Amino acid sequence: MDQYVTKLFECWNCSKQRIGLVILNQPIDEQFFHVLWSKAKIRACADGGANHLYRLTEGHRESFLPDYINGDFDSILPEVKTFYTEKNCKMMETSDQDLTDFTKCLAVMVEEIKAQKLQIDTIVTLGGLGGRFDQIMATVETLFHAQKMTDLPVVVIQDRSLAVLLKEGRQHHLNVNTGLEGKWCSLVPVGSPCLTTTSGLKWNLDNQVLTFGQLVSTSNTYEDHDPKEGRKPVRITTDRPLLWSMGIKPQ
Ligand SMILES: Cc1ncc(C[n+]2csc(CCOP(=O)(O)OP(=O)(O)O)c2C)c(N)n1
Ligand SMILES: O=c1ccn([C@@H]2O[C@H](COP(=O)(O)O)[C@@H](O)[C@H]2O)c(=O)[nH]1
Repeated sequence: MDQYVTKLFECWNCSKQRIGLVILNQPIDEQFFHVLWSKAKIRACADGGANHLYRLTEGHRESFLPDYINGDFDSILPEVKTFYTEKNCKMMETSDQDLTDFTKCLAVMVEEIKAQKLQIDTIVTLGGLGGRFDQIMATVETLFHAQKMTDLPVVVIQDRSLAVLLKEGRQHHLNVNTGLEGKWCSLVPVGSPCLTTTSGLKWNLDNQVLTFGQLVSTSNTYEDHDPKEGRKPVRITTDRPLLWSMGIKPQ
């Protein structure tokens, strides 16, 4: 049974959780950033992601140095590149034009985690769900690559949205009672039709096929609950990778 979204949230306020942090080329939410940075054992920027880190940490940049920056370096600003190079952050030019900088950044991170024998619970990505529509679609595609690269959960966060690709053939058990959940949630069958069963949602599925043009579960929400007892967990089974996304809010 997979419980990864909730592991990230359940341990939000404890220091025990260890993450790998990837920063993409999108505005960074400051509150999420600080919590995630402090939990990170390895930190990376994909190309223009470094511009956002540089801007956000103005005045105390030296306390927020990434372990490496990778990409084709067509977006990182010259002064940003110079700054992080002088601070000895590893600069890895990955010029392959068949994979996105995010996919390449993740591949490097998985290798580094192995090489350094880091104990990591979750890889968390900031960005990837905003800006260019083709990049948002590419983010989802990267999550498919990620499932081949590593068994670690890869969670994408931007603004007030979180996305994660649920693995096929498993029962997923999401504790949605942590206080970080927003109102909405969704199940989108991105790669292929998904035979899906759920509980704990307002609109549940009972061995039904989610597929574009027939049925896709957007604008869903959680089952009504007694406020004293809290929300019941959401349970999901799917026969193919299924994109879970949900609204989130910092505590
Ligand atoms: C069939 C096909 N379509 C499109 C491309 C082009 N392409 C795919 S991924 C990629 C790299 C994108 O890099 P990234 O820095 O993530 O995005 P950018 O901001 O440069 O668009 C490119 C150029 C390709 N290689 N193959
Ligand atoms: O609109 C966008 C642009 C980019 N991203 C993500 O950031 C990385 C790096 O982008 P660069 O433009 O190469 O600096 C890219 O691979 C995307 O994953 C995005 O999410 N939205």
